[in-house]
Amino acid sequence: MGIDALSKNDPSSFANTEDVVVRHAHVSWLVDFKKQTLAGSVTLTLEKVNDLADKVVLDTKDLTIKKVYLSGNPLDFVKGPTVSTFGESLTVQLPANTAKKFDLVIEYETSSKAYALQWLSPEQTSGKTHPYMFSQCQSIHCRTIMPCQDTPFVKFTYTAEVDAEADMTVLLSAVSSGDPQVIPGTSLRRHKYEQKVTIPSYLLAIVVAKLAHRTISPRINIWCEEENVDAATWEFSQAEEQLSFAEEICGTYEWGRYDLLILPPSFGYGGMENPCVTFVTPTCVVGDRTQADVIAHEISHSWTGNSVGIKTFEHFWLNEGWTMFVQRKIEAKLFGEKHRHFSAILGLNELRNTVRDSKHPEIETTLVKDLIGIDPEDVFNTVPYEKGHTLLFYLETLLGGNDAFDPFVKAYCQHFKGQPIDTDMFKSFLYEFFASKKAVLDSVDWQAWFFGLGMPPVIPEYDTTLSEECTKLADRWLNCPEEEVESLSSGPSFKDLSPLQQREFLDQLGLREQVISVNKLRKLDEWYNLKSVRNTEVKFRWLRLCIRAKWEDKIGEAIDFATIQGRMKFVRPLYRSMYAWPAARDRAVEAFKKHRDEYMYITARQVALDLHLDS
Ligand SMILES: CC/C=C\C/C=C\C[C@@H](O)/C=C/C=C/C=C\[C@@H](O)CCCC(=O)O
Ligand SMILES: [Zn+2]
Repeated sequence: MGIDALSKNDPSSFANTEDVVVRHAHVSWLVDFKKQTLAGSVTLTLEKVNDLADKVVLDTKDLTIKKVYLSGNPLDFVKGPTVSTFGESLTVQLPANTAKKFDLVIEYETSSKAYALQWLSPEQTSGKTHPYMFSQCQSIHCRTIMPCQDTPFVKFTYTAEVDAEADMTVLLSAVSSGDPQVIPGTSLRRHKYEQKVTIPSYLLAIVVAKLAHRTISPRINIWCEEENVDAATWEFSQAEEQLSFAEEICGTYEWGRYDLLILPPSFGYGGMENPCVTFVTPTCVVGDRTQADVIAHEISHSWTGNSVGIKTFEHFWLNEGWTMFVQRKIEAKLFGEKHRHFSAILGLNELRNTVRDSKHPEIETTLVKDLIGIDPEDVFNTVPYEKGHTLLFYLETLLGGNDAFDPFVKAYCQHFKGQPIDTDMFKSFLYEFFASKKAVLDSVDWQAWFFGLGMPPVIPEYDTTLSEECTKLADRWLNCPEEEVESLSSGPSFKDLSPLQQREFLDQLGLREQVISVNKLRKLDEWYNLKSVRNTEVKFRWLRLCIRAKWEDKIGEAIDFATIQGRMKFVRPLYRSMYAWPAARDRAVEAFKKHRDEYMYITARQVALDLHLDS
């Protein structure tokens, strides 16, 4: 079967969403840590959007489908062949008299290899006593935990009943319907959840683990293993303030709760905006609160991404560019406009690194993508985030700054609330809102912004107050003759910079044409004890610089850092840099093979591709 068998509305899905759409899903799962499976059923409430619809085509991947029922009657079903990473379609023929709205009950079991799930043994947790399981459905992994229309084109409400061992906590991307109830005659408790706001499948999420929590506001709990919950609570104590600022920017928060769950180190992302419970990497818990921007980011998704959605992942920039934009608006409210600009400068550095290292710029560096036959995971990078943010910032500047643009941000969130949209819809609404400024909007090179390769066509003039010190220091280090390197030990120094400025300084050393010598890096390490730096963002940039400068002594440290945590943003560039350097390649490959099973499936697959191990 070729890719033409995929959905008419989304190249990443098989679902016939032009005929039927899911309005509600009810999941009923038994969590089995021994088998590493979820077993049970999903009841999909479907509505015909085409009266002639005679079948339902769903997305599945590695699922064992046992039975399909309509109104209590079993129906025949056919599973299609595996189509690359998209999985298998599940086609259910509908009887001729099927009502416009109907419930399909599907009994099934997940595979222990379900891409969306990571099952950790007790040894892989901080507590060492209980296993741990968490999900990551974005981008197209919900199909590995339930048959569904695995496309953001469709949004649905959901309810869940999850049975798990009585001493485990179960959280879902929904609101709890009350205390879990012991199931008589078993060692299990049943947990009930309800999500009343419509969501796309990629926002379905679950964690089952031994967790503790701290309450920081009436709507925010911080969830974590007991060992780390206080440190995490301190790190993210500004969450309520950030959420209130987000409401000032975007409108009322509609999801009820906003909990934070700090996961084990293998979690592959900084954060994931699962509704009602944001998932966060523990690599942000560094003791200086400088990575609370990740929380501002995930909070912002409550409007941009989770409420105003996307039709397909080809328009992913609308989720992420907008979310970076709102995130930085929150940062401005917390720390001032100069900080907002500085954060954007740091973002541009990452974009420059991505563009410089891109192997397939024609798909990896455009804002809007054509994902026919392409797994969204394979083109995930900073471009939707930072090129997207740059476009919005540029538009803000062009249209009259904060005062003119802030009302547009709120209107955008309100106008498209609950809807999946595409890039054209965004642009049309922009023209509608700023009808009096049509000539200004016509001066924008939309083609270059949406479909051009590489860096954005225009880079806004950001305020450089906070980066100037870093630029001067980077110049000093790069321009100092090797024989005078000791002179760098006096005068302005690395330790005088804030953690964010340290990032900028290290970025600048890595982005200039001139490669810094190992001799100078050795001095930096010796004088500022960079070996023991706790801030993971600083540590990552430091190690990336050392590997790029080919400092052999640092290979071990880079490998350690890439294996004790699994955040892809840190892990992938380090592995890629080591792979590109023959002296480090074999050790990197060997380390990855040894630790492969400790990463999430998604991470392991991407790193294996980076290391040319899998095709
Ligand atoms: C253009 C690509 C289209 C779609 C890709 C969509 C999802 C990719 C999938 O891998 C999931 C990504 C989840 C990201 C979650 C949070 C990010 O903000 C993390 C950013 C990196 C970090 O801070 O670690
Ligand atoms: Zn995001």
